[in-house]
Amino acid sequence: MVNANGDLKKQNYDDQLLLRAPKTTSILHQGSPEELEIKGYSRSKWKTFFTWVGIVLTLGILRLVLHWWRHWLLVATHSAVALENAQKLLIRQNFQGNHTIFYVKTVVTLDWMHFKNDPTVNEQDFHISTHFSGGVFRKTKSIRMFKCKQLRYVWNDETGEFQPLKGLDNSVSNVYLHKTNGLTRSEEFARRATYGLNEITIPYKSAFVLLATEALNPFYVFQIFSVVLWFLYDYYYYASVIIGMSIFGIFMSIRQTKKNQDALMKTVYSNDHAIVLHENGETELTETRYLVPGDIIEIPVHGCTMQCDAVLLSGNCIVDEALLTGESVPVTKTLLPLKRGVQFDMKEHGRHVLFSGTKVLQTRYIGSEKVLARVISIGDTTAKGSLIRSILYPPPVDYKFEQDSYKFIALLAAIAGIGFTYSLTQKILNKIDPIKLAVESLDLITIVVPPALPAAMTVGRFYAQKRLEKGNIFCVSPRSINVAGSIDLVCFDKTGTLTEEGLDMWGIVIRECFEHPIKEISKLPRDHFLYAMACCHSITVINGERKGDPLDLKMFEATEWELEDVGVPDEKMFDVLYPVIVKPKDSTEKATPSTTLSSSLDDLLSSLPDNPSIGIVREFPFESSLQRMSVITRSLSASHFTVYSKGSPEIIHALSHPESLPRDYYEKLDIYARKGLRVIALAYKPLDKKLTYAKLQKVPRDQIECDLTFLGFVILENRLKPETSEIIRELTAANIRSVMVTGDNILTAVSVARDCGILCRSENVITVTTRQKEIFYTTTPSTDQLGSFSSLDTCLTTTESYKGLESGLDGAIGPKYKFAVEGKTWQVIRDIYPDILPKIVARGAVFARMSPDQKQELIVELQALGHYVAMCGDGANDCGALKAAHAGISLSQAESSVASPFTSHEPTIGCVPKVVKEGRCALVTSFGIFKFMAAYSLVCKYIFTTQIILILVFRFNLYL
Ligand SMILES: Nc1ncnc2c1ncn2[C@@H]1O[C@H](COP(=O)(O)OP(=O)(O)OP(=O)(O)O)[C@@H](O)[C@H]1O
Repeated sequence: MVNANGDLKKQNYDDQLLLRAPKTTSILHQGSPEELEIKGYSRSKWKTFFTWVGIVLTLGILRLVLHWWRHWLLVATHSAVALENAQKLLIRQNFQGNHTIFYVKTVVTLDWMHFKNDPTVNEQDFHISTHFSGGVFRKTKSIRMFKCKQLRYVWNDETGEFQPLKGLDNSVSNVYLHKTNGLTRSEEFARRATYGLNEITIPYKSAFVLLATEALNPFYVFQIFSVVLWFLYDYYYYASVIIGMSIFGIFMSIRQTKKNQDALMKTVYSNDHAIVLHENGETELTETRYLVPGDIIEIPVHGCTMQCDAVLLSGNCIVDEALLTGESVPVTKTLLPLKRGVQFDMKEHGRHVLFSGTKVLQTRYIGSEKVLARVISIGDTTAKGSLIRSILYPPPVDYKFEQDSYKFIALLAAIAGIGFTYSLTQKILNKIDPIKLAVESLDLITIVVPPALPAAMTVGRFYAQKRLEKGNIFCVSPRSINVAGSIDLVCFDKTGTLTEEGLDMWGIVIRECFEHPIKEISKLPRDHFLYAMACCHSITVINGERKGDPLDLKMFEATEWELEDVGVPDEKMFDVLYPVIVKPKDSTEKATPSTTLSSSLDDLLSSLPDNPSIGIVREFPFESSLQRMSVITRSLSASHFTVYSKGSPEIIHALSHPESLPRDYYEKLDIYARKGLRVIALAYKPLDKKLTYAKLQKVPRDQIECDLTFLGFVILENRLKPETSEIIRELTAANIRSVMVTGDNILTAVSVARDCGILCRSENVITVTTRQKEIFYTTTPSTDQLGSFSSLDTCLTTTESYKGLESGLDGAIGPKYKFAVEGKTWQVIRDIYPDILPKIVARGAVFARMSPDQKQELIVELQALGHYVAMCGDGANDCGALKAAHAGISLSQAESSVASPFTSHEPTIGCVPKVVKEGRCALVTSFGIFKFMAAYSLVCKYIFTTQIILILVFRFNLYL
């Protein structure tokens, strides 16, 4: 079995193990959409013999039928056996309900020998690790495994089951990962044999294989049979047209499959090198495809494209995750905190992981330290691998239509069968020549069942995809096009999707002068508020240009300070104290004293003269789910470090000292939020003088982000994109409901929803909130009732509160109302009042302060109500929702993004109606073709039925 470190554990057959009854069936991923039911089989000689006798007697027809129902081939030639002895596995997959056969492979793991010319060495043992020379390998152990949907499953002798082979995720502690030494050679080889090469595998079929698979499809085989019959009937023209159509159909289908295959191959193709650190301290430049979980790699100073998921052990990295998330704002990844007793979890520690497919733009290091990362997962188990798998094996959302069409064909076939039997008996009774008899009777079947149906049904999709590409919308999963035609609800992310990506600085409000907003920020005194604005961001300088979150950029620009990113990859700059230094534009002092000794840093800093430059020594990057970011800074002249935090006002309120918070904190916040402004709160905390630089690097985030002193608000304007309202109107006219799901403040969200038409003027909004697990409903009168939204006081006085569930839902609110819900209320409703969740979801228009997971939950709830849901978003926080939706549309400038089936290079929601239209076109074409084919068959059947009636009447008359 594979133990916590990914090694192969020695098998221990104890008494208990021997007593365990061998299983013939097991279920993996029970209850999940990935559920697999596994049955073991081994070849049976006599069954195989009789099956082949049957195949010969039926002139190969039995083999063809068994090719279509392959699990019957397995059952006909194999016997069920215990899983531990099985040569082949029959696997039923939850989604498709279909069966697939998998071969159990036995793989040898290899051990590194320190001597050459071992006579026991088997030649073929070399095949896995041939790129290493100079050593000899010895066969040590064998493992049984199979591959299903690109994942490896390994036999575990202890549990008597196959189990999925994962990387180091959830199986090792953070302390283990921090052990600096790399793997030994023999560990490496053993893991390579188990995990395989670090490659994302795509089941690539050559044009010939595709052609053979397509041609052996029951419909085409049936068509060949029909065409032969028609030729025998001298029915040349019709038969030739059908041949032409079928060749065209097959050609189009192969071309499309090949194109999709190639596009995916291009996305996954990688040929790179990495520097691996071995256990003995040696470094080696090796091809990335030979990396295994547990390897330690060095991240190059000039950046690279990650080919595996690896957790940072030292230094920081600025990465572009656009391929995975669609979001092109650089993200900072920090080193994994060394905390005892903590299990490594990819989701929880995601901000320390460099994911496969992402680009490392910059590395940041202290002194001469190298930026090291430990490989967690490789190949198909990486983040990129799992996205590719979700494209290759999507949940069959349009399955019902296909299923119904097959049912219809089965019905037609049944009717044809009855006709065939009748006509056959009649002709036998009339003593017709047997060949003519066979031809005429079989012809009936070919008339009734439309053979060109499957090819014809994919044509619409193909052209829709082409047209979408012309409109700058790229689709990696063409199946989603048909589903997009059924969309009746679209969820929109707010910031960057409905509103402009960029923001405008509106002003600031500082705690000392909370009543009056300040517009001239550059004139602020050199104090904590200004320092917080200048330091608390994740801006980096890439190719001389400042890059980062638009909010961070706007805030920093407003200070008119300068940023010196001394972490720019340049070997000369290795001896730096701080990765980033900010200073006022007029400052002349030299900001980058040079030393490599961080131990002497404290002495050096305290000896410096008064200097306004501030160094950012540690960063806790922004996380959507935490709604905040923080930095630890030190003014070059100060004797202690200072923390600056910024985030949503609600979060900063919770993390700040109550004495530092103004009494009218929320009143003021509401005033700005109701105007649709984006409000960010700032806070700071001086750290203890005793905290040294070295200690600071290890302090956990929650110990830093607490007991803060509130500083004030930064207020930004976030305007609607010019097209937004028009598109929402267009969707409403098409009976497609629009819903906003955002991470922003609820009042800001409601205001933007009113501006863009998601909430109409005549609609009341009921804000659902919770206090001590009780639900409150607060109505905000419609804009019509208010007169104008500027009269905020009127709004506040006319706002009523309804306590309790019944009064809230059935109170005198009137029929024209919509719900606005916050993330934390959403959580309480899900946990405590799940029965009212459908009501809230059915009438919800604004979902604010939603975490990325909650966005995804909302999509799933909407789908459970029977909606066909599209999600349109632009950021990393929308990824889960984009994947969960029937049609995820990501607004991304990234060349290719596998975050969602559709990627629009135009950054507006104008792509939504385009996708829906093309989806409808594809669907209408499919329906049209289906109706035509069905009508054609029914007309033929009509002739056929009329014939039968005439014959019956004729016979009946004779009888009379
Ligand atoms: N760079 C940042 N630094 C600190 N806080 C931020 C930053 N960006 C956003 N926030 C705060 O965190 C909250 C949640 O952000 P998130 O990115 O999840 O959603 P959003 O950008 O507000 O909206 P949307 O989900 O519509 O894109 C924001 O409303 C804001 O208060």
